[in-house]
Amino acid sequence: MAGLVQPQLAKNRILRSQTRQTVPDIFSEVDPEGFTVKQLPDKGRAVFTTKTFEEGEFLLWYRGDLVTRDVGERRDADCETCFRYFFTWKGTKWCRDASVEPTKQQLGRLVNHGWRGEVNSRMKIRENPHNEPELVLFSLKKIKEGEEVLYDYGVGDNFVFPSPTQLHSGVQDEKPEILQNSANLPPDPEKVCSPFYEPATQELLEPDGNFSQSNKPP
Ligand SMILES: C[S@@+](CC[C@H](N)C(=O)[O-])C[C@H]1O[C@@H](n2cnc3c(N)ncnc32)[C@H](O)[C@@H]1O
Repeated sequence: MAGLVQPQLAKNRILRSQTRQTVPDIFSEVDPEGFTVKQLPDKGRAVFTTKTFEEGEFLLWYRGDLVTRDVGERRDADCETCFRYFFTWKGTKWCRDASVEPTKQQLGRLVNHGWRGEVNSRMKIRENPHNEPELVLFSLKKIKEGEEVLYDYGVGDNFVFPSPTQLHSGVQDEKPEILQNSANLPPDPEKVCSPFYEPATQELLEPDGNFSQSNKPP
């Protein structure tokens, strides 16, 4: 009937228009406002919201060097960190390597894994103006002020993360800046932690704002 829109279609339309409007330029140097970092006993650093985000809103970029998967794996073999994000895009395997502690606040790399029922965000792939893939985090539902931002790393229900005392932040920059939150001290660079696992499925955010499913990794 004219004028009636199926609820799911309407929801998708809202999500598309929101993501089109709200993803700022990936090359802007700073993270958007609305987040802070806290140190948790069981997870190490964690990203919390300082304002409410609606469903489908852009949250953060996962910034890092773009390298091929082979290079990422070689780097992990040399010095394993938990900041290498492996993914498949247009049939090629890539890695965003965020191992170097940034001098500016870049919170996408600090978002922790959410277990079933906790997940409130999702990492998507978006092509930047240089035709490279960017990892962009979106809210999956309304996230109230003060909640931890969490997405599914794709590690499975039985995965056990190493304790935070084993966290390794990766290669340190020459002048690492202590981020604003006093609890946000960088982890001990001498320690190691698990690699970053590739989620089983990945959604691509096309330039027109539509989502499509990427190739699943073998
Ligand atoms: C990309 S880092 C996230 C930021 C990290 N918490 C930090 O302090 O730098 C991924 C690492 O955080 C820890 N982590 C993430 N999610 C976790 C969870 N749900 N429970 C326990 N540890 C978690 C694990 O050590 C994992 O290897």
